[in-house]
Amino acid sequence: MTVSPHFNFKQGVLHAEGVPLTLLADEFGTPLYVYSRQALNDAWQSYADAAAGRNVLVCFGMKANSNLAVLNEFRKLGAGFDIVSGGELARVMAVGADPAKIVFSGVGKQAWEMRAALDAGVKCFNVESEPELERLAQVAAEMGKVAPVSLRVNPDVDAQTHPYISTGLKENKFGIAIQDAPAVYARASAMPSLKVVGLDCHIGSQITQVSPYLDALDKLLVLVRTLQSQGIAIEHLDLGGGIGIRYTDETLLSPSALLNQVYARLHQEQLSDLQIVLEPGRSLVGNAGVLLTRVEYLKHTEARNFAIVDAAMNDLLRPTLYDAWHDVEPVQQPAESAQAQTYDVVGPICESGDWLAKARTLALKQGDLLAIMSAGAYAFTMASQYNTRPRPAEVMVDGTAFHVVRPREALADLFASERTL
Ligand SMILES: Cc1ncc(COP(=O)(O)O)c(C=O)c1O
Ligand SMILES: N[C@@H](CCCC[NH3+])C(=O)O
Repeated sequence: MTVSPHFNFKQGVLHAEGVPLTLLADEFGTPLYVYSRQALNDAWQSYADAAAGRNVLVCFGMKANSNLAVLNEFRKLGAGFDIVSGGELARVMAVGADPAKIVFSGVGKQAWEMRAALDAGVKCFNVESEPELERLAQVAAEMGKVAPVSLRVNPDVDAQTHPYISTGLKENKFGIAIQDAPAVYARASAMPSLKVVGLDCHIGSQITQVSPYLDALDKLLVLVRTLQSQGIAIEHLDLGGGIGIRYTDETLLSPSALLNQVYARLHQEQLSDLQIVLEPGRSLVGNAGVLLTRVEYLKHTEARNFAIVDAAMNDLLRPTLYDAWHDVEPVQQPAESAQAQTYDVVGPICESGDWLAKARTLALKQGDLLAIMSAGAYAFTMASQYNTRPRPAEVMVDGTAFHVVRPREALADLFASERTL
């Protein structure tokens, strides 16, 4: 058993659905991202089941994985999208997303991004500050349009997750302090080029308990009542993303557990006719992907054993950035007689922070293939070309078939647009 039900051992070889990962490594080389189409569908289904019979719009937080094949899969399943840039807007529009299901988040929206989103006709802008509200009002007025607006409030709740991915505390840069929101809503509703449509928050990522969501919801519901008393009606309540996945042995919060509790509160408050918007990213894609890498060298020093692999922090930044844990599975199970040792799995980049896993017990030899698990979210999307390393290819497995959904970057492409003086 691995952390992902769609990546399993068959006759001692790790498979993505029906395809041996050894085959994909031979065919496309390493490092290589491999996604399971079924995993995307199953993750979506858990949200669809939770939403059934309720007025819920699920907008995929596409920063987690923005490959067009992934976006198109979710579009066909009925997803909306949570975007944070003009670039993400261009990507989702390229797969034919319905703009009426797109919410635009982010603390630093530029005027050109606002114009593009107004042209597209997005469902709403999640506005995160008063200066942003003023800019949006001006841009919309210049275009002769009315911009649909939600304020992203910062409810000051502890999401009980890694500090770098917690976003709903008052010291975070995100959102408008909840106590300031009534005044900002009053301003927004007085601006003729804006239309207040919703209320938004997003408290953090990799959340495994329901209580932080409910703490935030309680504060939002008080605010909804205050707004009603100001004569400001909202159509939807956006609770953001944040549901965690299993990287190792986490107990998980399911979309249905979350929505059941949310609706219990909404019913109590007689607010269950509000549309609920969710912005899940990681929980839709995180365990739908692995990063395949090959052991280049085994290096034994006085202090450590290193497995130097061909993937690096430029391909998967999460360990370096957050000290994140990703399981490491040998793609071919070693012989029982093989001697296991404790290894740090590191990349070839000239940074001590270039590591993928630390102190793992593995029986390794040069040339072995490893799968870095749970690499479907914030993995390829955070990859760079540091050290002039081409970003890996991405392959989507579908049963026993597989498709390259992004080829490996060619070396020449990495500097093709640069000019010497
Ligand atoms: C505004 C917003 N919405 C949605 C998401 C998606 O979050 P997650 O991947 O934790 O579901 C994020 C990232 O944390 C975000 O910043
Ligand atoms: N990139 C982060 C999560 C941040 C989410 C973006 N708001 C991660 O890999 O866990």
